[in-house]
Amino acid sequence: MKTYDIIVVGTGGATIVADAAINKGKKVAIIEKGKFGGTCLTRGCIPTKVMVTVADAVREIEELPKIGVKVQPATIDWNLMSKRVWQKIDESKGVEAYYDKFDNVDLYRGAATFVKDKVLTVAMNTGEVTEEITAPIIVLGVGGHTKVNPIKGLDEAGYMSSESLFGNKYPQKPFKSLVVMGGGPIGTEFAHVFAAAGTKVTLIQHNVRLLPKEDAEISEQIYKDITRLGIDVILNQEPEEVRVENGEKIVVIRDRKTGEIREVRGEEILMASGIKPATEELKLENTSIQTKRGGWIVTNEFLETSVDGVYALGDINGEAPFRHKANYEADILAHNLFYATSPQDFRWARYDLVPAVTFTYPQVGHVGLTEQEALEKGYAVKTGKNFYSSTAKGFAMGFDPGDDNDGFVKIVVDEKTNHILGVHVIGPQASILFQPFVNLLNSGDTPLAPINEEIGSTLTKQLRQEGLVRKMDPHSVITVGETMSPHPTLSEVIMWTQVYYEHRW
Ligand SMILES: Cc1cc2nc3c(=O)[nH]c(=O)nc-3n(C[C@H](O)[C@H](O)[C@H](O)COP(=O)(O)OP(=O)(O)OC[C@H]3O[C@@H](n4cnc5c(N)ncnc54)[C@H](O)[C@@H]3O)c2cc1C
Ligand SMILES: NC(=O)c1ccc[n+]([C@@H]2O[C@H](COP(=O)([O-])OP(=O)(O)OC[C@H]3O[C@@H](n4cnc5c(N)ncnc54)[C@H](O)[C@@H]3O)[C@@H](O)[C@H]2O)c1
Repeated sequence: MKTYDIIVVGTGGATIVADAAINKGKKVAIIEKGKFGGTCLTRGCIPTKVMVTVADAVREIEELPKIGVKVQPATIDWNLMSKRVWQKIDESKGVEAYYDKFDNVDLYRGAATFVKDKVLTVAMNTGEVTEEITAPIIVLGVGGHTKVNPIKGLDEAGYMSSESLFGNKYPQKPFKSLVVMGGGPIGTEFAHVFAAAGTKVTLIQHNVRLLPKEDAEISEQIYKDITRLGIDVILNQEPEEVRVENGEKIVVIRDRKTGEIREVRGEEILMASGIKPATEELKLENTSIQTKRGGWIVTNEFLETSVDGVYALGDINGEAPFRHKANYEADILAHNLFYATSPQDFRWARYDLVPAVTFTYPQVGHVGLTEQEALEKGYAVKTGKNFYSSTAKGFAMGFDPGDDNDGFVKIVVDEKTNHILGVHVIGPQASILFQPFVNLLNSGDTPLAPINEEIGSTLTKQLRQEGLVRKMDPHSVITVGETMSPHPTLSEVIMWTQVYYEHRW
């Protein structure tokens, strides 16, 4: 059996831990079955935002006559945009080449499988299976992929997911018509992109709301905004059947309240119906790694799993599935494993202040609790709402009071203490507008708060007993560096202390 100091499975956020280990001269195994760089680079955040930025520009130009700019209709140069999409996806090759050059790194291009708790083999993409490998530290950052529940006729009709859209089904030109199944971030972002490209988009949502993880008032507004773009949104639907007729895909849907049956049609179907854990090949059943509902791996505040020395970060632990959250966790783990001066200097994860942005049109972003969540937690809730139109800049941008598309910020406060519980924004640049609140809420003395307390090494139990407090000094560049900015946003440019932070060791 071959032994490493550390094995890292998956090359998304987990590469931050690999980088730290490489830097410390450790013997590292990196295992990746797909494209190096993970979902965000190769089929997620980055290629979608190259497209969304183009779609945003088209829509922004359409708003300009209202404030006195004469414009010609803007259209998307699909070929140029696609070239830029693939330029980013192809950076994956550079990531692979980068890790290939280290003497202390073995790259395994294949799928990792557990034989038992700390022992893996790799089914190499070339066909052979490796000898067993082990390490005292194993980091699982295997992510997730599109969850498609069975629908009669769907497989026969064929469909796209974000994986195949950024793979062998990448469209050479915009579709004439598209049925998007799912009204979460993926569905609403792609609906915006294709609608701006001239595609007739029908969005079918299972839930009664679009973006149901957002505050209810944000969902209500985004429904108005998205339908204003000419996207046909049908809420609260159960897909019953898919069939092909004269080359068109027909989706039969049933209203979950009234039972009404309707048919919608499109040249193609995009399944954007959520994600599931990418644990198929790992064979967790050969280990005592605990999973929770949906198959996600249970982790604690130190990213430990129920097996000592095995850590899990990013989408796979079922906490907020964002790349900045994966990076945040990986950074914590890299610090604790390789750079902390003592266990008292350890960092731990918290998930109550993860910023979230959906890059549809307009942008939607939040940090903290929705009004409903705050009420359910028993707070005496007070809310405040301010519209873009009520500010001078908002007026200058063309928002008038009462406009159907007027953006707003909604703040959720604990009336007893005046503490901010949540901030929600919908409108232009929402992705960066709430960043001050993310930083504010992350500063101050932060006591260790156990997560999934049943999981914990001896050291973790000891640290929990000691009651660690991390001092998040609001003046410190370290605090800025330890606070998340949503990815990919211009906040990442302005939070420049991150550069200092990354080189702090
Ligand atoms: C279309 C789309 C748009 C998105 N947009 C955004 C956005 O704008 N902002 C944002 O923050 N998030 C966005 N996300 C979510 C974001 O991509 C994920 O949260 C993030 O990539 C998760 O990172 P990760 O490190 O957990 O895993 P991943 O980046 O998914 O990496 C996991 C890697 O593990 C590999 N792997 C899996 N199993 C094995 C195995 N057994 N052996 C070896 N390798 C294995 C996979 O091939 C993959 O490369 C988007 C996602 C999608 C699909
Ligand atoms: N900007 C971002 O940060 C960003 C962008 C894209 C994705 N992501 C992350 O990736 C993950 C996956 O995104 P997502 O939008 O697929 O997931 P999601 O779970 O947030 O939304 C999926 C939606 O599809 C609906 N749905 C489920 N099955 C359906 C069906 N058969 N027909 C119609 N509707 C159906 C659900 O009601 C749900 O609202 C998310 O958790 C998200 O956080 C983030």
